[in-house]
Formats: sequence, structure tokens, C-alpha cells
Amino acid sequence: MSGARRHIALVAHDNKKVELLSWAAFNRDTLARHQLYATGTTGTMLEYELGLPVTRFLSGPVGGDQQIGAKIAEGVIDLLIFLWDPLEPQPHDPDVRALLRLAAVWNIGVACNVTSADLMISSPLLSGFYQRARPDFGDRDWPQQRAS
Ligand SMILES: O=C(CO)COP(=O)(O)O
Repeated sequence: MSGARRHIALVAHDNKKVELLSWAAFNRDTLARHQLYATGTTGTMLEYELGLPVTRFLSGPVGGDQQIGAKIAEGVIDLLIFLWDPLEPQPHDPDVRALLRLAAVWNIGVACNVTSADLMISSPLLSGFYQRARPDFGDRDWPQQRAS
């Protein structure tokens, strides 16, 4: 497939890590064409499972979600696959909420379960022909464009 190299963040809560890893292994060839980012533990497991480089941030509960949120606000991340656990409260629930909020603010693609991740990975967003709409923040600035 020709097309743009997208910047994809992958995050999973502990009860969802196996699901994310098996989804990522199934989609390894597609993921290999893009640049991957992840929170700490998720990223370590993904690198091991896929044998692909992953830019890893801190673990979610100690700031990793916030770091990915910052990258979204900087215009670096195009897509977020975040398998958060809907059945168990997390100590860092405010950070989880903040990450999802920034994804909505900056109009990036977000998948919170495997079905939506399947839709995302087969989306024209990954083909390079789709340009996502930039949010209108009035006089606020859109982040600088990435070099690549
Ligand atoms: O807690 C997380 C997301 O909220 C994920 O963090 P880890 O990838 O370090 O487990």
C-alpha cells in the first residue's frame, strides 16, 4: 500500500492488553508501515510481540496518558487506539478522561474497542488520501506541521 506514514498511539489497560496484543499481531504488516507510540507497559509488550520500534512514554498511571495527550495537542499523533477498561476503575481515571478529551478536541481518530480499531486500520485515513478536518479554535493556533 502506498500512502502516508501515520503516527498511531496504542494504549491498553491491564485487562485489555492481551486483546490489544493479539489485534496488533494480526495487523502487524499494516502497523509496520506507520510510526507507533505507546504508554510504558503497553509499548514494551508491543515491541516484544511485534518486533517493531515503538516510541514509549511513561506508564499510564504515572503520566504516560498525559504525555500522549501532549503529543496530540502538538499535532504529532493522528490516531489513538485506546482499549480502556470499562469494567474497572483506574487510579488515574482523570488522566484517562483527559486523554480522551484531547483526542476529541483535536479531532483525531479514536478507537476504544477492537471493532472500532478494525474499522480504523482499514480506513482511508491510512491510505494518505484523506485529510482530517482541522478544528476551528478561532484565534488559537493549530500546531506546527510535522516535518514528516
Ligand atoms: O494506564 C494506561 C492507560 O491509561 C496504560 O499504561 P501502561 O501501558 O503503562 O500499562
